[in-house]
Amino acid sequence: MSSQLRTRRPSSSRSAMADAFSPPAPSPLAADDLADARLAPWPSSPSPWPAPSRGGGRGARRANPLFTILPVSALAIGLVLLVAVAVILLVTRRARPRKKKMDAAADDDDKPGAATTSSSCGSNNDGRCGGYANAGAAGCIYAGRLGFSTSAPGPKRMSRGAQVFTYRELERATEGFNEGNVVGKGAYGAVFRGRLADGTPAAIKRLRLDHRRQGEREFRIEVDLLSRMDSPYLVGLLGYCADQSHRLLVFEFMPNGSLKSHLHPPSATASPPLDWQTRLGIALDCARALEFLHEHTSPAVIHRDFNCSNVLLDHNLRARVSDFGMAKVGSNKADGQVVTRVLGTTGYLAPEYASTGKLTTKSDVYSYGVVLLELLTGRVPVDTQRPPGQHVLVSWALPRLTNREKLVQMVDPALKGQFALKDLIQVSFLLCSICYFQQVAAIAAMCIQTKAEYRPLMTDVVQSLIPIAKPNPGMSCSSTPLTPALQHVIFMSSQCGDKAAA
Ligand SMILES: Nc1ncnc2c1ncn2[C@@H]1O[C@H](COP(=O)(O)OP(=O)(O)OP(=O)(O)O)[C@@H](O)[C@H]1O
Repeated sequence: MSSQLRTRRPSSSRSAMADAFSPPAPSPLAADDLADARLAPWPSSPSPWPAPSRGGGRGARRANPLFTILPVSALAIGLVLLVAVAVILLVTRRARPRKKKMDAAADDDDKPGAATTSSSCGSNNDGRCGGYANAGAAGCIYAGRLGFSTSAPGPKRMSRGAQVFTYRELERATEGFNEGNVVGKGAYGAVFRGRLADGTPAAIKRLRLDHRRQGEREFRIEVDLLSRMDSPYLVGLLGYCADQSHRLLVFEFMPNGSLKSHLHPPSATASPPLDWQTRLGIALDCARALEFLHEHTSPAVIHRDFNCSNVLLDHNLRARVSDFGMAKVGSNKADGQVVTRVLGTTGYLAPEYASTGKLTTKSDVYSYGVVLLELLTGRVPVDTQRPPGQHVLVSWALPRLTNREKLVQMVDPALKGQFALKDLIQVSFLLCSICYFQQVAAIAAMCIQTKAEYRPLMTDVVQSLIPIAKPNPGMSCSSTPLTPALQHVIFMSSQCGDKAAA
């Protein structure tokens, strides 16, 4: 796909670039200046060197030996320096092709589906990997504003590049922003399904003009960040339009919509509930997205609005994180914090951020814990329709997460119906699933700790989820509902947690 995309620059910027790279024109010298230069005698300073004796006659004085030693030693030093420079050049030239090869290998590892367990990009071992995009290649109009390092750890991938679109082009792509093509609505405008001129499906987000000030800010941040970051766990920015007063963002189209629409569908007629294995895959993808932002970028990026409506699902129900309009570039130190306005979504805000505005990567870890709870329980973060004591998911869940019996009652009712007890393999599958519930619950409990310093790093979360999320080919899951059997096995598996803990 990357090869299909072009980076277009406005012609004015192209000419500005040309100006920047062309050598400065020599300032014209006046004819008088030239004449003066010719006529002016070279300043005659008293020379330290004796005047050469013509003919070397008898009358010539004997040459001082110092005058021979000095030039010879200067010549020798010069030669040594020259040899040293040549050696350095030779070594760096030899080293370069090796580095290129390594980069190429990393690119191969990046290809989705590549059968590799290379951990050249940190904890990523499923073939999806990322790095910073080349800001220049990305064609970002705001390049340089955030002071990003483009040499972040991890392999570099060729940027897909953010294309610049005209309003007309996007109008055509969405059939005139036809209401029938609206796939969702956010705080700052609607998102349309569209098809670009080259046939690429896209999600086109049109910012509403009545939200110009905040919208413009978010637009700039999103273009700035997404043009530079390239990770398979983030929704890719295909381009943008800043045509007169229009502000539009063009994203990769995610055909399965948001995680929110699956976990909390507006109506019962929506798609079938996500199964446990898919939920684990989504949890791992999201953990990797945040790990990428926090630990593979420099300085670290804090998403600041991680929630289940900003997790989008592709055709395989693999997750990618979107919506970077509120993101903050923070410190990459573990205790690095930014004091900022409190923005975000109710129910997902870390307590220290909500009360003091102190934002760290650990604020995202808290929000991640809330999403994990939603995957586990199927509940929304705040639900005033529930009985007293159950309104806020975190306060209701926290004491239950480490209690095996209560945990069983917490599991999303939509999940219980998915397990069947047909044969022994299924029993062991069930037992494993219950172990996994407990392990995921333990991770969630760590992430939603009130004290930020007790929350884990996203790298730790990724490492804990990898063995759980790995699908086991020997186990299968039937769609026959058998809730009493599940309850029975849950009871039988009371020792499972102890084994897992050991
Ligand atoms: N890249 C995409 N592919 C497919 N659908 C998308 C894409 N981006 C957004 N959507 C859909 O549009 C909806 C609105 O997205 P948007 O990012 O504007 O708002 P939000 O994240 O839901 O809310 P807010 O912006 O208020 O936080 C999403 O919930 C999703 O269903």
